[in-house]
Formats: sequence, C-alpha cells, structure tokens
Amino acid sequence: MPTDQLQHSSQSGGTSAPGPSAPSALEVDRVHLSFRENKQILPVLNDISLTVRQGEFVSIIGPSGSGKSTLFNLIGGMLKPDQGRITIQGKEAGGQRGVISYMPQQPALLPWRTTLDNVLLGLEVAPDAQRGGRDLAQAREEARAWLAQAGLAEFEQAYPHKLSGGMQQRAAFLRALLSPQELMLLDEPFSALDALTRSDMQRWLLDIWERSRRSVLFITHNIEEALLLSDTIYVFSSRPSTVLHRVEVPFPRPRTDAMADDPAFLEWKRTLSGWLREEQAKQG
Ligand SMILES: Nc1ncnc2c1ncn2[C@@H]1O[C@H](COP(=O)(O)OP(=O)(O)OP(=O)(O)O)[C@@H](O)[C@H]1O
Repeated sequence: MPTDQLQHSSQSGGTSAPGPSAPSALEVDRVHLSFRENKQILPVLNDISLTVRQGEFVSIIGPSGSGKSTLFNLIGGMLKPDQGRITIQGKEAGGQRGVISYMPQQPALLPWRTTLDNVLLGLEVAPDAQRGGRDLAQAREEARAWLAQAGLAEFEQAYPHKLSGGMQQRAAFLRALLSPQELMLLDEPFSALDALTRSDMQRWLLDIWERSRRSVLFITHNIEEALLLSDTIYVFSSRPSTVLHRVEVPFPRPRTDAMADDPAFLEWKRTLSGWLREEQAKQG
C-alpha cells in the first residue's frame, strides 16, 4: 500500500470531526443493525461510523451484501438502528419528511409527468419553508436552465419513455439536485448504464456537483468512479460490515479526465481493488 501517497486512516478514530460552526450534513455514530427473521439473526452493520461534512462528496464501496443499502434505509428512517445514532444536519434521523433527497439505482421518473415536471417534483412537494424563498415559477425557470445544461432542453416537455437511459438518469439526478434538502443519497445511480454512457454521466455529474457542492453520500461498486468523484471514500468490510478504511482522496478539484492516467490514481485504484478483493474472498 502506498502509504506515503494515501492519507488514509482506519476506523479507530478515523472519522472526521465536523467543522466548529456548522453541524455535519450527516453523522453516523457507532451504528449496529441485525435483521431478524424466523428466529434467525443476520448481523449486517457492526459499529459503523461515518461523516459527511457540508458540501462534501463521500462514497461507500464494499462487497455485495455488506449492508450499504441497509445503511441508506437507516439514514432515510425506513429502519431503526439496534444501537448507535444517526443525525442529519445535527438532528436525529427519524424518517421525517424533507431532510434528504434520494436517487435510486433506477431513475424512477413518473411516466405521466413531463421531464420538466419530474425534475420539479422534489421542490413541489417540499414545504414552503424549505424552498429558500423561491416560488414555483422561479423554480421552474431554474429547472429549465439546469435541463439545458444537462443537454435536455429539447426534452423538457417529453415524457420519460422518450428519453434514453442516460437521459433519464440525468433528469433523476437533477430532480434530486433541485430538491431543497441539503443531503443527497445516491445509490449506485449509474449501475444500469452501459460503460460509455456511464463514463459520460460521471463526467457530467462531476461538473454539476463541482458547481453546486451539495453534500452527497454515494454508493458505488466502481472504484474509478469513487476516486474520480469523491472527497472521501469509506471502504466497508464483508458482512457484518465495519469501516475497514477511510480514505481522503488527495486529488485537487476540479478533477480532470487526465487524472485517471496519473500514476498516483492508478496506485490508489490498485490499493482499493486489493482491499475489496480480500473482503469479497472472505464472503465467499
Ligand atoms: N429487509 C431485510 N430483511 C432481511 N434481510 C435483509 C433485508 N434487507 C437486506 N437484507 C440482507 O442484508 C444484507 C445486506 O443487504 P444490502 O442490500 O444492504 O447490501 P448491499 O451492500 O447494499 O449489497 P449490494 O452491493 O449487492 O447492493 C444482505 O445479506 C441482505 O440479504
């Protein structure tokens, strides 16, 4: 492991302290969770701690079945931890509406709404207090500007079935981005896309994110994607998962395509792949 280049810390004391004034966008503190079914206990998360600071892009990578989506369900309040605490903007996460925006693996656009109306959905359902003083007419103009930047200007009034998979994902991402919640949870948003579209989408998301700087927690199986996009990467072990490594990605922003050819980037890729291979092997 190239420890001279990697600013990495293991789980013991490895999570970042929140800034002195603002609360972290997300704080997961020593969370444990087991599923119980037919008297069987399946321990899934074992003492997970992680932080997303305001405006930080954080990724989780880990073996399949290590509990990444389960953690999202806890953050969203669909599940309760057996032990530990989750706070969003300093407030206990409890499934209350309007604290996170979520983008699932499938774009989940509503087929009866136009692309523009789909993008506006998060804002429409948000309470007035969360719209930052914008009325829906202003929000509509803002959404149209973002759609244009996403190459979807011509598709504003089209229904989702007219859009390609990549276009649908861009619209779904804009919906999450324009929702007023500070914290975005993105669950493998590019997994259903072909390699070329995926790479275009990564670049696109990177550009948009670097301009908007929302707080993001991102699940991916793709190491290169995690390195390209993230400020911090958490590597989960096999189930029951712990945080094996917390890595601060040392590449400056704005990130460029040339970064992927940088020897340090390749070294990182090798290191992270090695960690994941080891864990995957343990899981069998
Ligand atoms: N509601 C549930 N009841 C019982 N077991 C569950 C439930 N949800 C998930 N599991 C189990 O918990 C484990 C973790 O699942 P989870 O989907 O969180 O993993 P993951 O890391 O997101 O996997 P992948 O990378 O394949 O999407 C798996 O063994 C899964 O079968």
